[in-house]
Amino acid sequence: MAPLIDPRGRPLRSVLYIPGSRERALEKARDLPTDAIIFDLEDAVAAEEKENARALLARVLDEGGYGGRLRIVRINGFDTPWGRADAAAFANVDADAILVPKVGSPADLDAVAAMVPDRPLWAMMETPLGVLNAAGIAAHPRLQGMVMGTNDLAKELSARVQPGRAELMTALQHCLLAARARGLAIVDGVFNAFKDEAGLAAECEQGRNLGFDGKTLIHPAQIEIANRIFAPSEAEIDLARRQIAAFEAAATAGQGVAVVDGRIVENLHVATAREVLARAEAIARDPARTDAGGQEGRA
Ligand SMILES: CC(C)(COP(=O)(O)OP(=O)(O)OC[C@H]1O[C@@H](n2cnc3c(N)ncnc32)[C@H](O)[C@@H]1OP(=O)(O)O)[C@@H](O)C(=O)NCCC(=O)NCCSC(=O)C[C@H](O)C(=O)O
Ligand SMILES: [Mg+2]
Repeated sequence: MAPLIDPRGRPLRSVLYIPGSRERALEKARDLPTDAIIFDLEDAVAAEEKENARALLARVLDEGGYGGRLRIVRINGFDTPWGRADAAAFANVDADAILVPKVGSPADLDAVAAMVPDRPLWAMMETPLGVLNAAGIAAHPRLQGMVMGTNDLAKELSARVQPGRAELMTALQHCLLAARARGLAIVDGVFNAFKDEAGLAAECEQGRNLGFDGKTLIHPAQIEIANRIFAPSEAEIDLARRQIAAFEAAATAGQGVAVVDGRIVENLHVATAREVLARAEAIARDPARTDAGGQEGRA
């Protein structure tokens, strides 16, 4: 079954990367309507800034103020000079998950899991080996979600990605299959041209149609578009309510199938309709404003 809301019942429509070295952006994010944040120590942080960013991010997370947004820390890889120190530094910091970059196999997750015993892990799916091993990675007992890394993937494939992303479709769908087979969350890659609203909207529509829970973003101006497109529309909510009502009426009359708008409604459609309503309710709880328990105010 597709998560579409994270294991704590929160939506994942918008997942904003923030460079761990940018204090102003880290502060600003406390008031942005993003569903989740990736606090980045990897590619968004220059080598000479890595250690400062690690210390800054630990302090900022300790201060809190991110409400019910899912807080994910992307550490550096263990094949870099910073990865193990990142894992050690964030093993006990108040974050919701650790995101491991360039995961090639479950062994990469084992190495991080051994150093970070109490946090769920997420995996960046962004290398050819990682995509080929997606089923094994998704089966890792500590894994909660996947993030498509479409920039690195395009680089590794030597792909020239065009609008419509046909060049990446095999990888995107392979990872989606792996994530859904294990009931994991999975979010789409970034759209680099952050001033191109129409281009972002088209890619969000495509990602939503494919089945992603949301989109990773690089700039605050992208949040509203992702939030809108990955949320159930009024028409979808209305249809879901009518499907549930029609199916329940049919069941009361001893029938297993109802008809709504000229289409059959069976129990599997009702399950999807209930997910649509659950997602709408999770969005209405507003993770940017409330903590994971639904209480208002800064967490
Ligand atoms: C792309 C940017 C470098 C643009 O930054 P900037 O020039 O500062 O933009 P603006 O002046 O328009 O910013 C306006 C205000 O918004 C704040 N801001 C900007 N970006 C963010 C952000 N990501 N989160 C929070 N706040 C942000 C600015 O501070 C301004 O605020 P104010 O001072 O109040 O006016 C920049 O957006 C940026 O660095 N983005 C993130 C880039 C990043 O994280 N890249 C790595 C992830 S992508 C990736 O690696 C995916 C994967 O691995 C793959 O392989 O695909
Ligand atoms: Mg990457």
